[in-house]
Amino acid sequence: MTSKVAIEVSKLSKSFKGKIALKNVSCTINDGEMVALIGASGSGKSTLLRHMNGLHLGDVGTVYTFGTVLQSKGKLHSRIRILRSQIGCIFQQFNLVNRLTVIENVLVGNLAKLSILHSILHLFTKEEKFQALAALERVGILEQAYKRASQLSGGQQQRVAIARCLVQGAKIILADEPIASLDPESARKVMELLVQLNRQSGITVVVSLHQIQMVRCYFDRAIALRDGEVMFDGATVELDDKKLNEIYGAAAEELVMRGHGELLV
Ligand SMILES: Nc1ncnc2c1ncn2[C@@H]1O[C@H](COP(=O)(O)OP(=O)(O)OP(=O)(O)O)[C@@H](O)[C@H]1O
Repeated sequence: MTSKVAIEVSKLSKSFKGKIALKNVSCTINDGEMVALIGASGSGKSTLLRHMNGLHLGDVGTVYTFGTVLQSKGKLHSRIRILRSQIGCIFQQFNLVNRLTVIENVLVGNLAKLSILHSILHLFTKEEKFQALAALERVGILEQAYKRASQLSGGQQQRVAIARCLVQGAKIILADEPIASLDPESARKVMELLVQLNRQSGITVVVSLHQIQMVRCYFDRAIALRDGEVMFDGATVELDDKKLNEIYGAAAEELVMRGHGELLV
């Protein structure tokens, strides 16, 4: 059986005001894979994730989603909304609408501002509300459904973001440092939830992370960027000290000097 490719990035380059953020990046993520994206601060992880759903446009290169061109040479696919509906995004800052309830945030989804208006006007169908509640149950916070988003802890808010991806019907989840603002216990729960969705529902998951111990614990494969270039793409078991020093360079020493050496073990 040949595995489908969920995301293909081909020879992608991007500069911001003349400063290179991505340089000739190519990588392939198979359908159903769970991949960590690592690298020092400023290495290009967020930029790459944002190209994978067309939030950023490359200067050169192509990004495919399930074999369809999502963007090429700086142009988005004409039906980008349809392609994007397959891709759920989770960010470090929870990106919820604080004044809305948890269930409304799930119903609003990642994409349409229009839906906020629908939500305010309570225009959701019973079926949609049922789906949202089922998603909240799946991520373990059903009892929070009618609280305001602002009343939830960081870990719970990240679960709402994941529930939103589920309701959206995402086949791919792109998570940009989803655990960076969480305490270790909440971080562990969010990572375990992502693993569960990957294993049980076959959702393709790409997560940018700084915590190497988390990468080793939850991922078989990692892609590492350094100064916008792919420095490593392989099994996480191969990420030994030498490789990590190559990937993080001076940043590795800096982390140790600042007393955050645990991030690299
Ligand atoms: N919108 C933007 N405008 C200008 N420069 C940008 C923009 N987005 C990213 N960059 C630059 O592109 C480079 C890569 O940034 P990016 O945020 O992708 O790195 P990162 O690996 O995600 O970093 P971090 O781990 O700190 O989030 C950096 O030099 C950054 O300053």
